[in-house]
Amino acid sequence: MALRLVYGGTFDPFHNGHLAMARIARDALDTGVSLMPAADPPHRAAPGASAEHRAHMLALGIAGEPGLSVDRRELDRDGPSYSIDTVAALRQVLGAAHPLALLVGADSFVGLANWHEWRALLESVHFVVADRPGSPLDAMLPPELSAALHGRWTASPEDLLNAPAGRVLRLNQPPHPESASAIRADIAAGRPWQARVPPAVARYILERGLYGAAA
Ligand SMILES: Nc1ncnc2c1ncn2[C@@H]1O[C@H](COP(=O)(O)OP(=O)(O)OP(=O)(O)O)[C@@H](O)[C@H]1O
Ligand SMILES: O=C(O)c1ccc[n+]([C@@H]2O[C@H](COP(=O)([O-])O)[C@@H](O)[C@H]2O)c1
Repeated sequence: MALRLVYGGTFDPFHNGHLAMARIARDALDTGVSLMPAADPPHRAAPGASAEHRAHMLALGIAGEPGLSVDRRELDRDGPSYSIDTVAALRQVLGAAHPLALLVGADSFVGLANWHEWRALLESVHFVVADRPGSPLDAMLPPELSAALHGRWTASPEDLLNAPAGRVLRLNQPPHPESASAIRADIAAGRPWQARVPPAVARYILERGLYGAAA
């Protein structure tokens, strides 16, 4: 059974760091990646662009990329986009035995102990954790999370296929400095930003005047 890999995010906007990470995960794990925009992120301020704008930018940003697709599951559901609910919905379709993983950046993962029902989540899904500049995993894992991860770490993609859930794989990747909040701030302040997003995303932001962009 192939690994099902889901990459959730606010994607406000979708940037080159997101794209690079999805490509690296696809190639390292030899599987497709479903990118899933969060409708109502449970843990942060309301996004700067609507869910439909964010989903549209995501679709433009991955157009023509082999193995990458958009999953609208969280947009089509009311209420907060808790990952535990998303995984439960995916399990309804895939079944309990199918290997299923969430792709996250290191900065998200170090905060996992604040996620809704996080201990149940660790049992329900694998995690693939990508390096991110400024978030050294070894230094930033809180003790409670570190203890819960004992015995789960693996460097072998094979291990993600040999169980439906419960393992954590570290995805080494070159540093990608892009951050959506920095891009939003630069757009609003009139500083350069376009080189940090795929060209079709830059055009969309300019056409729609998102984040205060002047056409
Ligand atoms: N440059 C990057 N390198 C590694 N992981 C990243 C990078 N950018 C985003 N991610 C990861 O992708 C997921 C979705 O990120 P998100 O949409 O919140 O973008 P962001 O750049 O982190 O946004 P913001 O700056 O607003 O927090 C998260 O798991 C995050 O850790
Ligand atoms: O379920 C939760 O409590 C939860 C808390 C924080 C983040 N998440 C998910 O983690 C993914 C990355 O979030 P973000 O804010 O970095 O874009 C996205 O799919 C969120 O829905 C989920």
